[in-house]
Amino acid sequence: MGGSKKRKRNEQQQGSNGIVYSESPPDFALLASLYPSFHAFVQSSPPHMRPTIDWTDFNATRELTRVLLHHRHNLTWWIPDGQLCPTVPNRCNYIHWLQHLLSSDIIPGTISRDAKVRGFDIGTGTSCIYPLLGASLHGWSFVGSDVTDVAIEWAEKNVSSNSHISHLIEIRKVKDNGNAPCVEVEESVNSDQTNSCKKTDVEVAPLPLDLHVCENKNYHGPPILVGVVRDDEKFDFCMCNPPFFESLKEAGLNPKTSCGGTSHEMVCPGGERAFIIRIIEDSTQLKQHFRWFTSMVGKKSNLKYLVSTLWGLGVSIVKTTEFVQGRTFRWGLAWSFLPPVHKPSISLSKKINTSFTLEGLQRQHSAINVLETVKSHFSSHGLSCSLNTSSFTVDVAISKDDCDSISRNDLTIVNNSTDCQPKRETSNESSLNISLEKLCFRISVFQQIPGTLLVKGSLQDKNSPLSGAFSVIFQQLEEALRSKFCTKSL
Ligand SMILES: C[S@@+](CC[C@H](N)C(=O)[O-])C[C@H]1O[C@@H](n2cnc3c(N)ncnc32)[C@H](O)[C@@H]1O
Repeated sequence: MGGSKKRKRNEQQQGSNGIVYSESPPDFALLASLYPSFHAFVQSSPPHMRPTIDWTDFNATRELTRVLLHHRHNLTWWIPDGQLCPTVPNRCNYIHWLQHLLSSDIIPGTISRDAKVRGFDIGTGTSCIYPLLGASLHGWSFVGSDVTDVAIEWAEKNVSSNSHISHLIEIRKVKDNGNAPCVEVEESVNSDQTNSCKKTDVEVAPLPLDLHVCENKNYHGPPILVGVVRDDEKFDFCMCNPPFFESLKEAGLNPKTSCGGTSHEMVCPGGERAFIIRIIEDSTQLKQHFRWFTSMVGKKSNLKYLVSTLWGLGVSIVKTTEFVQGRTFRWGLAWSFLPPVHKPSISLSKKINTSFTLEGLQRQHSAINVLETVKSHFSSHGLSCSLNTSSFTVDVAISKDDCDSISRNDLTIVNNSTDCQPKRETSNESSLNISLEKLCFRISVFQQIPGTLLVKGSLQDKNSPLSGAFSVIFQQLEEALRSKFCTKSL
């Protein structure tokens, strides 16, 4: 990874308490010396190796979360056996990214009149981890929703155990409207309730019939935002760690860690894609209630699909990021319907030049072959392009309509911090006399060493209102060239 990209990620993952978990992983030896209850789970390690725990032992991972929350965040916390146990660094990364989004002022400022940040955590779980971290790190207030009794009960307990922030967090029970998910579920109810935090129940009307088709790929569970958010409520953001899996079988596939999790927490018909699509559908009805809609995404293929869906819905901006913690990769997806505030610093994150290499090419595949394929790739989509064999370039010009259809295409992919700003800016007429109605870029091919070609894309006008589509188009080209030239021979 490039230094600047790593720096940027670290900036995004740094909290106001200065903790960057990716650079400063938890010190198990120190924690063991401070917390005898944790000591029992720490495994001795050979000299020069860091002590560790048995990641497949639920009790060990829960105790690690408990002591980390206490030691680094001054939080008192617990969850019952078998519930999803959050890893603190991973959850902090999401909070830090939100902080970065909110402070960037890409879209107009804080919604609440008293300038305090207010968030909505969809599916807060028994752990209530995001509201606890957001309130303790940044003083944000939250509504945390969930559907299960056990989540509501323990989220409330975790809030009331932290009296210094309990006034900032409301736990809201979403009542199922009779459309229970078509998955096997375990019920886990605990009758011992402690209610010193704010609690509200929301009765919701049944959803429109067309959203309830009990088909495997459609979400047909309880309401998520529409019917749960009240008419007079406004939030700076919503966040969500959705049920990732489509089935119990899929959920049981990772034997290397034991973070627990019941079927209610982990499984949703259609998986995370269906769940987030419902959030997206809800967001179109709640445009004015949230500055940012966000969700965690567990599969990169879903991220591509979701971004392309958002493009088709007329959002004003989409942002993505990558959360990396240890060997776990997750993605953050954020969108808004509010018009972006134009700031020159925002456009710096747009890529003007981007490239990839094609390696291990057979002799017969020269730079000219690749260039011709570039030309035919664009021509086959009916796009206007010209090949120059002396400069080894292909110049491409794409109309706004073609950009729109490419953006809606299922093949969409985005880079970190891709900004998609369809908003027109009238004062940015380019000195190159490039039409605002066209996206113009150049593809160049260079031979690096025999068998390796560099393919570079250069956007001609970074201020073009269509420039957000460039990374999508370039990624599609990369996929096409790789599949033609880089297929391994058997
Ligand atoms: C993967 S867990 C996330 C828990 C916690 N936020 C975390 O990050 O560890 C998903 C949670 O969403 C809840 N959930 C499922 N459907 C929901 C809905 N329609 N509204 C609110 N919560 C829901 C589940 O009960 C579960 O607690």
